[in-house]
Amino acid sequence: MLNEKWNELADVKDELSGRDWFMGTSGNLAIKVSGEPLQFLVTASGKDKRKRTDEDFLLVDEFGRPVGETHLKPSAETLLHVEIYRRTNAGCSLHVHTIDNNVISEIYGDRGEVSFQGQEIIKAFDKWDEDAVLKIPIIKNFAHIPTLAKEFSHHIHGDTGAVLIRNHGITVWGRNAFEAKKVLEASEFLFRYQLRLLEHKPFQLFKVV
Ligand SMILES: CSC[C@@H](O)[C@@H](O)C(=O)COP(=O)(O)O
Ligand SMILES: [Zn+2]
Repeated sequence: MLNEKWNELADVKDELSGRDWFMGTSGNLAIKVSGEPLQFLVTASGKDKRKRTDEDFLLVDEFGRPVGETHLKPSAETLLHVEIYRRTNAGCSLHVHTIDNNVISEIYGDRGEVSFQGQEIIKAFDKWDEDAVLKIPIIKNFAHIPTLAKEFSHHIHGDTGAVLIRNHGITVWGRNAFEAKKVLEASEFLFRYQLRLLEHKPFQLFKVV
């Protein structure tokens, strides 16, 4: 089981790395291994996530503490992943810093959210109605991680979701690695689309969905 989950997360890491979503050692990934007691694999802190090694992940418990002896340090943002697994049935959570998600978080940060409507790809978030609206919350980037995790936890509703952290990055989760990746890719698609649109139609910025 552990091996299987390790390889699944390593494959996701390779894919996201192929998109160049781990600039400057940024980003962290997690996959649930067991629910009772809660244990999940999380990326080791500060590594170059483009490399595939035997020390990429470590197992942590419901408090984000390493399970067993290890010299590896869990991701600095492990507590955000803890909040997701404690509150939902998510099986995988992903955090990446991209230029697009940072710029979107800054443009819409004062509104506390960015909304999308009339976009086919919001179906990736299980929004199927023609006039459905997807709202992605944007939270302040508290340097104190327990404070950031607490603020983040207020926006965890359901087994699939996405939250932007202002001028920092995005954290997404899903029932499994496939879903989490789908939500992440769809979010980045929407961010790129919105930035392109603003280049051509700057007045769109003032349109409130
Ligand atoms: C140099 S990236 C900034 C980091 O502090 C953090 O935001 C990040 O995403 C990676 O931290 P990590 O501890 O490697 O999981
Ligand atoms: Zn980060």
